[in-house]
Amino acid sequence: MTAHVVVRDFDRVESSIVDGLAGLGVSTAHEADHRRGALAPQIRPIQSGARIAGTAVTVSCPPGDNLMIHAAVQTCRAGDILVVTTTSPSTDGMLGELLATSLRAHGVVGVVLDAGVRDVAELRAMAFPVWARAISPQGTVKASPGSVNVPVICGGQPVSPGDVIVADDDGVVVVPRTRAAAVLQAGRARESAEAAKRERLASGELGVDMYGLRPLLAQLGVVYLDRPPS
Ligand SMILES: O=C([O-])CC(=O)C(=O)O
Ligand SMILES: [Mg+2]
Repeated sequence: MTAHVVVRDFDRVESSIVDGLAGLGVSTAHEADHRRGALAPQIRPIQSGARIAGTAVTVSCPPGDNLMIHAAVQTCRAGDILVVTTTSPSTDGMLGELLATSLRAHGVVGVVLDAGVRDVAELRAMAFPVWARAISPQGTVKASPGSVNVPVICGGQPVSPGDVIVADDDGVVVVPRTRAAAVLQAGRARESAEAAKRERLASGELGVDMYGLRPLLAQLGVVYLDRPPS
């Protein structure tokens, strides 16, 4: 295997499924995939209120070097999300408003970095959503090779090109390409079940009754007292 590659193309999930996953949001997609795929919670949005899903274009860079992000742009298509990792931990500002401008021109709808981002005021003003481990003005060079569209680990999760990334205020989840349709179906079922529960909770019903938890509490030895013990 060649050490450094740029893979130009790969299989993508149908856009109606990607859009459906965006509609579910991160926490529901995560639950619907049996609580898998959540990236480390230290990878935070720089904005508030963005909820997107898209196809992962993966980038593996040496720390402090964003050469391969530039190399990745030509592989991006409408609806993609760039997923950037470094080969050892780094919080350097790998991407800012210039790269975001270029990515947007190639259809990219957002970026997830297991690294740093900068120019956050400009990125917010241009409504280009980014999730990153750090905000840092620290600049990077364009000097060393890496790879584009190979499997990477981002925020502790394996991400392959073509997987679906869902990102919102809760964080980021990766849904493997081959499970995307099943996760959407399970997520929609979960949403209907939650709608019914929400109505019952809003009317004052207790979770301990709705979920049938009283026997469990008793079995675990939890005792209700009318007053604090003296
Ligand atoms: O240029 C860079 O290396 C990163 C940056 O600030 C930008 O993309 O605007
Ligand atoms: Mg800049």
